[in-house]
Amino acid sequence: MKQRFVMKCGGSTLAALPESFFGELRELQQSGVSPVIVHGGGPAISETLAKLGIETEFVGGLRKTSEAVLDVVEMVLSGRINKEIVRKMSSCGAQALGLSGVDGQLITARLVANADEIGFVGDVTDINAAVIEGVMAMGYIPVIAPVGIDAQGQRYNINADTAAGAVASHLGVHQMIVVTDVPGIMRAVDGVKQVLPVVTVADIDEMIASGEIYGGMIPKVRAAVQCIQGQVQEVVIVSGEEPGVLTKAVREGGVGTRIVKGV
Ligand SMILES: Nc1ncnc2c1ncn2[C@@H]1O[C@H](COP(=O)(O)OP(=O)(O)O)[C@@H](O)[C@H]1O
Ligand SMILES: CC(=O)N[C@@H](CCC(=O)OP(=O)(O)O)C(=O)O
Repeated sequence: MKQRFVMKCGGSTLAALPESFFGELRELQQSGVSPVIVHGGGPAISETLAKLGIETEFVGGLRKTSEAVLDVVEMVLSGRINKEIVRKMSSCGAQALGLSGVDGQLITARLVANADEIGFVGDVTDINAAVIEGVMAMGYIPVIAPVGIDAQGQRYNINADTAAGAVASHLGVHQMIVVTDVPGIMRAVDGVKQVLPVVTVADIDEMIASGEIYGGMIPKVRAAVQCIQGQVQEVVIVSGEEPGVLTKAVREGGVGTRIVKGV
């Protein structure tokens, strides 16, 4: 079987991704490696909400999502950001096809347990892997916006790290690569911040408890822990601005932070 991996591209880094990043995707695709992309867009959503005068707030790393916020989330993620990524990939010669979790019921979801507090935020209940595999079989890289849907047609705002982890689990890929604005999970050693090359599930619990992992890194490591309970062997957190980072993560290793079950 062809080598496949899931890549989550964070909103924090999308605007800063160099052209070479999209060129790497083309090269990987041409060499027979099949990426599946799930993207975020948190900063762009916040910016549009601010322009429209709609208040936004995060509770435990998740955006409080009213009906009005949900409209903006869908517009920004499935519209602007999804098409921006597809366009950049196409102009670098990669074949990409954009979808949201609504298309083909690709991501089905239900309300999170604390919906009373945070509104239309979803937990993933299922992934329609057949749609993703069909898109790949046609020779396209699927580019997925993390908006979910349920049987009644209700939409949900899903954190992009959570959605990517669920896609990785359901496809049974070996590796998930999380592309963000920092070169990995960092920890201060003698007052100097260093990237940790390998982190285990036990380390993660400790680092969250001590406050060394906080904010937007929390949904990433939680999604990582969830998917490496199954077939996914490793989750690698890398910076999108580092030249050659994707090829290194897929082919050589030795880049960013690898999250593994145990050592
Ligand atoms: N231990 C840590 N190492 C590195 N970054 C961390 C750590 N803990 C928290 N962070 C924060 O996580 C951020 C990345 O998450 P986020 O801003 O949500 O990015 P994205 O949009 O890519 O999902 C970093 O910019 C950093 O501020
Ligand atoms: C529920 C929730 O918080 N959804 C996120 C979805 C986008 C996202 O996760 O984007 P990043 O990967 O750039 O953070 C949001 O509304 O911002």
